[in-house]
Amino acid sequence: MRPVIEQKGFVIYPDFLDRPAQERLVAELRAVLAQAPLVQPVTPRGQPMSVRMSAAGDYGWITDRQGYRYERAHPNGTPWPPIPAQVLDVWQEVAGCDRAPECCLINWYGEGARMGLHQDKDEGDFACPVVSISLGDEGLFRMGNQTRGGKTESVWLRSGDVVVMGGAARLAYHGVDRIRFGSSTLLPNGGRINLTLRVVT
Ligand SMILES: O=C(O)CCC(=O)C(=O)O
Ligand SMILES: [Fe+2]
Repeated sequence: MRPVIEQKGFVIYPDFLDRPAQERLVAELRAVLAQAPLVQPVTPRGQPMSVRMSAAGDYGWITDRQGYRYERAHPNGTPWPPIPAQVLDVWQEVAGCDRAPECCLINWYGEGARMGLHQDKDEGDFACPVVSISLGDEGLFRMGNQTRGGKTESVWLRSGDVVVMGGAARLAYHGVDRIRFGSSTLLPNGGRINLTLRVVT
């Protein structure tokens, strides 16, 4: 059994996916992104996000001037591609939840990209955890509390690491302060991919 780290209710499985599994997953994701290309979202206030996004599954999380929400189709009108089987296997192994994920959000972090502290709270049901898979460059993940403020803890997530945000961590603030661009050789042009799996309805 791999070592498991628990911090502030966030459960971290370092090296959950070995290098060949990471490479297979990147190949699957390329096919997903060919059907559902990455977009640079804007916040409801019109601020462009530094992360580029797409999704797989029954629902994709999107943000634009109309607000944060889940949609059944990509902004270009095509339904989201199915969630790759390998990703569903990770959920099965760590989620401890009898429902299947309905959304696999795909976040792509290029050089300088970050994600501010936020809660994942646009879902209709918080009983299942959010499961996150990191690929490529290292990202400095910050874990906070269920309300804004208070002490936070940070951990560098590396390629192949899986994080489970359940229980008290399900609605805890979290974000990515920065990435170490070029720290991994998984993606030939650098960058970090993070997948988050959620039950939406
Ligand atoms: O990139 C990460 O590790 C976290 C992503 C995240 O929090 C989200 O997509 O809601
Ligand atoms: Fe999040």
